[in-house]
Amino acid sequence: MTIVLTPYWSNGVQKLKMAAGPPPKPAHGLTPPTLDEQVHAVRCMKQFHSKDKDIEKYIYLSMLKEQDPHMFYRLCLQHMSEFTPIIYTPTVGQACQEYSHNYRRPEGLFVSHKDKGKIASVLRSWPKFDEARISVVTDGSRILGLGDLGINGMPISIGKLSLYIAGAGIRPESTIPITLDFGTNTQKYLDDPLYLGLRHKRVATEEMTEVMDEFMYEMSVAFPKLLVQFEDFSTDHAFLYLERYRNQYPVFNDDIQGTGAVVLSGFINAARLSSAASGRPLNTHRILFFGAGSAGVGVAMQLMSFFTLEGMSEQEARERIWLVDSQGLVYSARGKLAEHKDYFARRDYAGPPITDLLDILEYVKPTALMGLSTMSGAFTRAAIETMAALNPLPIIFPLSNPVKLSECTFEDAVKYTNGKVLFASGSPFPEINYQGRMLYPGQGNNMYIFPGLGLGSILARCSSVSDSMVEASSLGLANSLTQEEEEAGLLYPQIERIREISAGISMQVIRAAQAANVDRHVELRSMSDPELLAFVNSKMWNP
Ligand SMILES: NC(=O)C1=CN([C@@H]2O[C@H](COP(=O)(O)OP(=O)(O)OC[C@H]3O[C@@H](n4cnc5c(N)ncnc54)[C@H](O)[C@@H]3O)[C@@H](O)[C@H]2O)C=CC1
Ligand SMILES: CC(=O)C(=O)O
Ligand SMILES: [Mg+2]
Repeated sequence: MTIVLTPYWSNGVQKLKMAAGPPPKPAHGLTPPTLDEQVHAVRCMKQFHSKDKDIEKYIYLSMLKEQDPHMFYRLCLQHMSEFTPIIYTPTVGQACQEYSHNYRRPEGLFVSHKDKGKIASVLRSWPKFDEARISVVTDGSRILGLGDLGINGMPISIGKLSLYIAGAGIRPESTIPITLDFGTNTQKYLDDPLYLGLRHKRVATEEMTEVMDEFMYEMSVAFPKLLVQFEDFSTDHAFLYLERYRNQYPVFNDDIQGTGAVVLSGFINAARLSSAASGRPLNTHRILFFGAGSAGVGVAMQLMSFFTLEGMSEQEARERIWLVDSQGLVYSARGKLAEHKDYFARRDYAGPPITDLLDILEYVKPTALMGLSTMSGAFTRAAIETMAALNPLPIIFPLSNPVKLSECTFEDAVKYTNGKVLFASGSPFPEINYQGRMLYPGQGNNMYIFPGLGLGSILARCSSVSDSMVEASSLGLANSLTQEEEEAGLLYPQIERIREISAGISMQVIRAAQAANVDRHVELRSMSDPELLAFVNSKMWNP
């Protein structure tokens, strides 16, 4: 039997109320006599820095979030670039892998296939269900690039929701992290006596889909104002469930759509710089995707709008894109392909398989190389040098997470292109002083998109999330760079400005929802842009 764990604060509604307003003052005598908020923030940072290992920092911050959410989110906003690698990628990956060992208390909702027929009652266990607005739902089957982690995927849902709260001011009590347990195919976990999930292989897709149908329906009944973000489902199920539910419920897939939007945004800024250096028009870019899973194909689909916005037809846009999977270049004469790859399969090549990346680079001559393969180091020195030989300012985006799976490091990209590279990675890399010039890596991670996309969708009370809303989030991000950031050669804005960026993205998303007629908060339609922006800002929760 699956037990639904009671969230740690369920019998302490006090804590939920605290999140909605200023924290109540403890009675006299219950705190030390000179406890001062400002000084306490310094104390918390000192405790944070005293931890040697990143996983210990993660555990410390989890504890701080539980005990003093206002302080946690305040520090999060003040130290965004220092905290995100801990509460998010890469450290959250380790937190997932070690979840069953480091587990201390329930922080989310667990639903398993064994709950079939009674999912409604499981959802009713959530203590504040009239408050629920956003849920990040994972089945743990492809956590970052780390594979099938089963129920250990819970920290990814928690981490994404912490970024919603910090980055877009979603109220903490409106968030529900959910992990669906369909088993795991990872033997190591099945053999681990401490593993917290169901101890069997994953159930078949047919059974999973029956449970998913019930789950999605009961979610919409229990939480009528809820937006669902699917996270880290294996590629087959990621596409299957996005298509199955996207016209029925407000739902989006972060790995397909959020990643697509963030990479389109960085690519727009990179392509301008690259074209300025080469003199080649924007509509001649050639993009090679190394990795053709949910993320690779999701980004490829979204990048088509770069070309259609340049006035090209869908067919012409598709021809600017090449996919590579574990069997090499994806082309239709290769044989039967998975449905999600088929659309981009090349029809203009019918020779023998081309499997070596260097051969593929020579054949395609890309201006941009995107890595979404989970293949650590796949962009070798020779591959990077080839990109530099083909382009005066190549675009190289190794986007796989966490850091250890990145297709190349920022340092290698800089070194092997003599500092002439437009770079963004999925996980953060440090900046580099190259021959006296500071070079800054971009972080092409959906964390720039989902907070604003989610807030806009919630405020518009959208009935579904349209492609145009996702595209609006991307264009909103691309246009958010300050002059100073542009002059520094950044492709993405500084993460410290996430609140301001999310507000701007939210506004664009609401406008797109209105144009697509999926908004149910129709009073927002009559607002001017400055009024709408002020409305969005007024809705953000502040620690
Ligand atoms: N930067 C970001 O915001 C995001 C990054 N990602 C990352 O993207 C990666 C991939 O995610 P999914 O597409 O869901 O995974 P996936 O496992 O479905 O896809 C991986 C793809 O890489 C290909 N591949 C594997 N080995 C290869 C090899 N040796 N040569 C060429 N291709 C190879 C596979 O054939 C497959 O097409 C993960 O590391 C994930 O963390 C995912 C979402 C967002
Ligand atoms: C960032 C993210 O969503 C992933 O790597 O799966
Ligand atoms: Mg993901």
